[in-house]
Amino acid sequence: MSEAMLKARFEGALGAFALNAEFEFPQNGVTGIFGPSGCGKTTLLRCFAGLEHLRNGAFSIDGQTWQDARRFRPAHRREVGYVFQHANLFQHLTVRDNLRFAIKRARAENTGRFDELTSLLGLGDLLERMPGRLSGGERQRVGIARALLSAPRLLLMDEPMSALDLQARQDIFPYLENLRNTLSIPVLYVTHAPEEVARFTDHLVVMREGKVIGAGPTPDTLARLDLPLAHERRAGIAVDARIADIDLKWHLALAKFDGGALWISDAGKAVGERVRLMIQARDVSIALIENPKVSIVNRIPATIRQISRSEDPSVQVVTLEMGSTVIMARVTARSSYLLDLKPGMTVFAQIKSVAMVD
Ligand SMILES: Nc1ncnc2c1ncn2[C@@H]1O[C@H](COP(=O)(O)OP(=O)(O)OP(=O)(O)O)[C@@H](O)[C@H]1O
Repeated sequence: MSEAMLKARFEGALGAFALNAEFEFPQNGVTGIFGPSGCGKTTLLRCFAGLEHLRNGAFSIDGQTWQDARRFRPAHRREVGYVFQHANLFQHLTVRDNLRFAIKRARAENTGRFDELTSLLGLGDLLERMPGRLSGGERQRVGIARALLSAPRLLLMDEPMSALDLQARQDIFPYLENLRNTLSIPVLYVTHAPEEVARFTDHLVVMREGKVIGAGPTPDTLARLDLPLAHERRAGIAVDARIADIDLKWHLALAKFDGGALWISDAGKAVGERVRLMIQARDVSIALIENPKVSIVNRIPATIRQISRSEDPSVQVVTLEMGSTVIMARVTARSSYLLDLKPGMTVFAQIKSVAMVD
């Protein structure tokens, strides 16, 4: 990820709702906008798109000022790609013609990207289809390609997966991950699904009641116990690793990350290949000693960083440092008391399950 950061500020009232959002996000990479329903995520995207005009706002991109104290560039003059929950494709046009239409409206000659984007999003076999004959996931992929073919400077995605069923979401993820590794424009991705945050975003902005309550690189922000995400039942952290060894006999692969290594199911990745792993807090338990007499293969030395009560009084969330990597564990408050867990203690993280997500 590039270090270049963009700055945004949007403050003001829309009827009874007050937005107070100021944050930075990377010029390259996917920034998640996370928060409960009604906290202002869509309103924030609309401010970027120029569809809302709050008096007190500032945003510039690629040397163009879209808003400041004096200027406000109208929506039709902002090169923004917008992906919604439902892709509203032209029903009377084939997929190919829907995409051609977007190219015509592009700021730059963009035909060269047609083949690249249709292949990245797996649309090759769908080009002659009418939208009515696409599945929900296919329609969303077309919607994403259409947004990108307009050659935007900024891509806004407003819960693009929320209308899809679980299977369609699983199916579309690899395409999104492909895109993330290829795109060179900033993406703002609204979601309230913690696993989408962990899997897909590099940077994260957390909102509550119109305010930004935390922002930063995703792994750091997910592990902040003062923010609500770490306390979700499905809380988890993505860890970037590399395959270091394969155990053919037991069909396992060793994935090394900064601070340790994990045995995962051998999914055919070669030694040296990069993988992204997802470790959910509820799959991690804590032991004071290394215990070889358990079925859990992954037992990694770690230092307790922080311990926090959860909304559920029987549960505590513990952050564990392994080198520069931080993961979380959900343990019962009783175990935490009986083991006398304290920040700074060296323990063993017992990781029951690791999913390879990329
Ligand atoms: N133009 C407007 N005038 C008055 N109130 C508005 C306007 N636009 C949005 N709101 C209000 O602002 C609040 C935030 O809405 P917004 O759609 O941004 O939330 P959200 O976080 O995207 O929610 P969800 O996750 O349910 O989509 C809501 O209470 C909404 O009614």
